[in-house]
Amino acid sequence: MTKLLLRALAGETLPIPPIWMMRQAGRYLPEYRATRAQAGDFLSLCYNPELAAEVTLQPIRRFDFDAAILFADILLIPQALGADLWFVTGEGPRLSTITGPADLARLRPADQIDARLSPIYETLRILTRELPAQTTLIGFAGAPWTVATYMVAGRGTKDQGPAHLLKDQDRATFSALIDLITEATIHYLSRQIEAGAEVVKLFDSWAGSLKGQDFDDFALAPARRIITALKARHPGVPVIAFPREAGDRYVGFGAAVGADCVALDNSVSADWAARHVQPGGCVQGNLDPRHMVTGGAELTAEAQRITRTLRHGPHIFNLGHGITPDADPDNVARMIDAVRSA
Ligand SMILES: Cc1c2[nH]c(c1CCC(=O)O)Cc1[nH]c(c(CCC(=O)O)c1C)Cc1[nH]c(c(CCC(=O)O)c1C)Cc1[nH]c(c(C)c1CCC(=O)O)C2
Repeated sequence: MTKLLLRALAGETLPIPPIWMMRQAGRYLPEYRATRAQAGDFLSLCYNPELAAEVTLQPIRRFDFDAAILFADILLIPQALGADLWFVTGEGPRLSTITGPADLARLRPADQIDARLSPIYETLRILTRELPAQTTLIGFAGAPWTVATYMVAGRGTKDQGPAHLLKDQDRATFSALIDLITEATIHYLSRQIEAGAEVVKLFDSWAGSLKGQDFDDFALAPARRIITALKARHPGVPVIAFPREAGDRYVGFGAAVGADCVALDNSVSADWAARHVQPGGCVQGNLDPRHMVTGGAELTAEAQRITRTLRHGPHIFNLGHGITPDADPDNVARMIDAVRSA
């Protein structure tokens, strides 16, 4: 009996879609907040295999999702490459910046990241033992463009301005940075698969700010390179690609990069995706995460509308982006009931 999530990823149309949620282990759960306090801070939690496995399991125990996603962060790769990384409470991540070739030269080679990342592989090994038999284990990394936007700016930005500037003014340095992250990501995801990840997901949260040729060069090409390398080393391990806010570039994206599933944000409509994206393969998404805060009849109606619209092809139910800290856990249970009874 193959796991439900793996069946959808293999292209099967199922009567009830498998369900999981981006950021399902997070601050909206009191048990997460307690474990995070025990760890001290967010990064200490990421690098503590026992506690990271514990928070990964919390939403599985509470909601019986079809998949568990490794608890870690996309910014651990920059740190493993030698960037400084810290989190400012209430503001988000801060990193040392990459402004030119000298900063790039100070980073470590892509194959030397394991010194820092080995606890992440240990978290996966613990999870392979502790997850219920029907739950699929998902590993992940940030896509090179999204990771580069944080490495260049040293923080999250609204318009990814600093990364665009480096890309446009010093293409050689910017491309070398993208290549380094691409190589590190291939290595990192390969190790995650060896440690027990059954599926991997590439988060390109800022893909939507790349237009035209830049989208081809910095969203599409690196994803294709990563997925091609992973498929050569680990045939049969499915990959989910998330080019968030790619708009009409969602069309054909899965085939172009070799992904088994494309994750939809909530700015595209399920109806449009059913007609233009799902014919190319499995889709995941796309409930607006604000429904996890507001709940009510609107949540039920939206979850059921998405489920019904995408039920004629392979579909994994998910949010269009991460659940937010102000979400009500009861709304998660309501969402699951709505999807399973749609
Ligand atoms: C851009 C990005 C990051 N991290 C991630 C992305 C891409 C997806 C997206 O667009 O959301 C991805 C991510 N971050 C986290 C995961 C774990 C798996 C999951 O539950 O989905 C994953 C897959 C945990 C996390 N990563 C972070 C938290 C909150 C940390 C805390 O406990 O304070 C969690 C649960 C911190 C983080 N990490 C990052 C930011 C901007 C922040 C701060 C935001 C905030 O403070 O709300 C970088």
